[in-house]
Amino acid sequence: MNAHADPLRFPPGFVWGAATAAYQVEGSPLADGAGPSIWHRFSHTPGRVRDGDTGDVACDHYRRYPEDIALMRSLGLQSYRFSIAWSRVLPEGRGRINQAGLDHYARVVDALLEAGIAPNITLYHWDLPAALDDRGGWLNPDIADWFADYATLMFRTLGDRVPLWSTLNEPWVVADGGYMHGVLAPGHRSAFEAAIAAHHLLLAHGRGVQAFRASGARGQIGLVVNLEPKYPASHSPADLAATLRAEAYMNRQYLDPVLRGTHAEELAEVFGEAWPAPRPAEQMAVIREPIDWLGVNYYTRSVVRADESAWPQRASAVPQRGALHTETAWEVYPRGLTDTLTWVKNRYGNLPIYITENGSAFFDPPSAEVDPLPDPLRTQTLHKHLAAVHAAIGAGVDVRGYYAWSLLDNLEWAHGYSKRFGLLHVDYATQRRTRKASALAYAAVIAANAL
Ligand SMILES: N#[N+]C[C@@H]1[C@@H](O)[C@H](O)[C@@H](O)[C@@H]2O[C@H]12
Repeated sequence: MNAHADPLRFPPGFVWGAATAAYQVEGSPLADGAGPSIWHRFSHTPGRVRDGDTGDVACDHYRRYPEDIALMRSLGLQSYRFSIAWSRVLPEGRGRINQAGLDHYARVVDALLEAGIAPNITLYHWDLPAALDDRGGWLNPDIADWFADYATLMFRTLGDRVPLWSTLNEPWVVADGGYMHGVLAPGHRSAFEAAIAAHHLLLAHGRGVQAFRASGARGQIGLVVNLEPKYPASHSPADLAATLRAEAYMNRQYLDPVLRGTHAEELAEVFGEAWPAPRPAEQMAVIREPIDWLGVNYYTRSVVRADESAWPQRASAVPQRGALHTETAWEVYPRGLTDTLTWVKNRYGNLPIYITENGSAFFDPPSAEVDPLPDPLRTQTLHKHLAAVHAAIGAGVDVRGYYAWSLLDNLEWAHGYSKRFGLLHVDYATQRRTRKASALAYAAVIAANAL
């Protein structure tokens, strides 16, 4: 538990939750009039997802959400972060509304509220309607309008009773994985497309915030970004410059436009000829539409060295041998969470922050023979990162809450079901949920609001 003599107490009203995403947990991707998403297409394309895994069943959360909400309640969760599958409510992404899809998410929200659990809705968690991809997807400048229309529909449907909303989840991963390196849907590999997609993601975010303000919806809206602190491998000029490029590419590429109205100057060097001329001032103003809170997803850090062969930022991570690593080969480095949170405060001001994802994948067996299922490394890693959050709060960072990734073992994108992040074990053969020891450890922290 906590090696400290006195408990590490969190502020009154600190929000404790867990997070998932539609395509990773729901299953039933085409049920009740839903249209296909790019991840339905991608996972059904041979070779794209490990072991040929798809989201066709996943955790069957589309149907089992009442059971899962009961489990959330048993753990004392106060909030649940989940995403809307855009193509459930707009099967073609625009135009025709699928009322059955809207009704599904209204039932989920109402069941959460009935259980005393605050919904935290992510509008876009990577599963773009396939019909919009057919029109160019994030490469089509019209997508900002399509997203704003979708957002407006959701705000009109649920805006009276959902307290927390975010526009996008990890836009950096969408552009880097989906358009720069092609390892995530839609699987493109082009620096030119990645730069275009990045700008349109930012525009869509800004238009989504404007739609929220115009809708009169209650609650607060934010943006969720993945942040990975970059530490230079040495103080050589080459490593220091590489570290700045890596930090600009991952950590400042989205936060600088949204929170400062500017682009990190290193991006022109990273993208080279693919980096467009300065964007129109009116578009930068849309992107900078003020947000109410920032979601930070934190998993690891990287120690950076110059590497001319590493495309596009010409920087690569130096393996930290001897350190504990997760099944996703991420170094467990809790100090990086404290450093990241204080970096955000110092660079952008003390905007309210929620840790919208933090967790770790360690080996768990396919079926759980005991309840709770022992998972000492995940439990230890959870405690250390909560202590890191506490340290950031002690340093004056306005952290409002923490969402464990993830509530359930789930489809880890191109990794398939091979990586287990859940507080709750899922036996995919039976769909049986089993609490892991980390779930009970988390429940104890929530009950005490202390570590
Ligand atoms: N990998 N990994 C775990 C986790 C992923 O499952 C989430 O969908 C993303 O938001 C983010 O990448 C983090």
